[in-house]
Amino acid sequence: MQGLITKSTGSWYQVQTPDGQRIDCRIKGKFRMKDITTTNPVAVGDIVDFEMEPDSENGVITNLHQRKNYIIRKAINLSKQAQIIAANLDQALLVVTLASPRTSLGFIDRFLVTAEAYDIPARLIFNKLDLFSDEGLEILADYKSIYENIGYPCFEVSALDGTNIDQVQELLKDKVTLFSGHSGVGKSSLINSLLPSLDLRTHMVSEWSDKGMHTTTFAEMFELPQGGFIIDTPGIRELGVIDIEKQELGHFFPEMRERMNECRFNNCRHINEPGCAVLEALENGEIELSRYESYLSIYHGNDTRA
Ligand SMILES: Nc1nc2c(ncn2[C@@H]2O[C@H](COP(=O)(O)OP(=O)(O)OP(=O)(O)O)[C@@H](O)[C@H]2O)c(=O)[nH]1
Ligand SMILES: [Zn+2]
Repeated sequence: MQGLITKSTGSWYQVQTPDGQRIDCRIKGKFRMKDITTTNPVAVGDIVDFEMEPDSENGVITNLHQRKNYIIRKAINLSKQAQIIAANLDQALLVVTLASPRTSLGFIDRFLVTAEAYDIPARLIFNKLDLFSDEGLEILADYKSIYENIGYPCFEVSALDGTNIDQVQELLKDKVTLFSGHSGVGKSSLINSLLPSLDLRTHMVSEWSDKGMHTTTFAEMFELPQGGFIIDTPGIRELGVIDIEKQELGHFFPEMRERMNECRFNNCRHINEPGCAVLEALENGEIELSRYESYLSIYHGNDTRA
């Protein structure tokens, strides 16, 4: 039988079948990936084959289907060990705000670079619309145009009064979506408004403390009433920047990617080279200065900017 992993504790996995049954499964054998060693062989979002154990309500995972993408977290101090957090994501949403606390453009750009590197389409949700002054609305319009012009859809919502929540519901329908965001942007409020029947925090804590293993939860997917799943994993709220070769960084900025073939040198770093198409576009105003600054900041390894 085939199913989708909807919950992972590291030793047990909840597998959901196409007809909605949920079966606790363990793993038999080893599933190896080519490039990295992982501490967990499968993760939420994985499609697996499983068999029922004899005389049991539990199953055994026997095969892992090819992933279209996955996100990992590196184990600290163990350079090659990594934990797979989630697989087969259709999209990654970053919840941001321009009011208490304002999300910086640098933070947004790091998230977008990471999503590009993971090959996950990214979208931006500007929350707390109800708090914006006229000046705030102007800044919002500027931000939206920066990101929409380079292909990232933007939404403006209020989790508090429900403005445009229907647009987000439409966006999530039948998709597996990762939610990220700085603490305080209203991510939990937004998710709770999308899952009206469930209080996320209460749900997670009570469900896991029953089994006495809430500290070992890796990740969980929540099914949406209209179809689709959301992943909200405590440790990956910001989808931190992964290791990217400097030479590759420009590929993860869509507006640079589409121009870099026109640079005079094919190993152009787009910093001070003559005949650089990226610098030319920057001077013409076709590339936003804030985006280019983020490129330089990541290029030079200034990881401090939040
Ligand atoms: N005015 C306004 N306040 C909001 C909105 N959404 C969330 N808030 C408030 O912002 C604060 C943070 O909301 P949370 O949903 O806890 O934010 P979070 O991003 O999940 O933050 P952590 O729980 O720290 O990760 C709370 O006081 C919410 O009531 C909104 O649309 N408008
Ligand atoms: Zn260049």
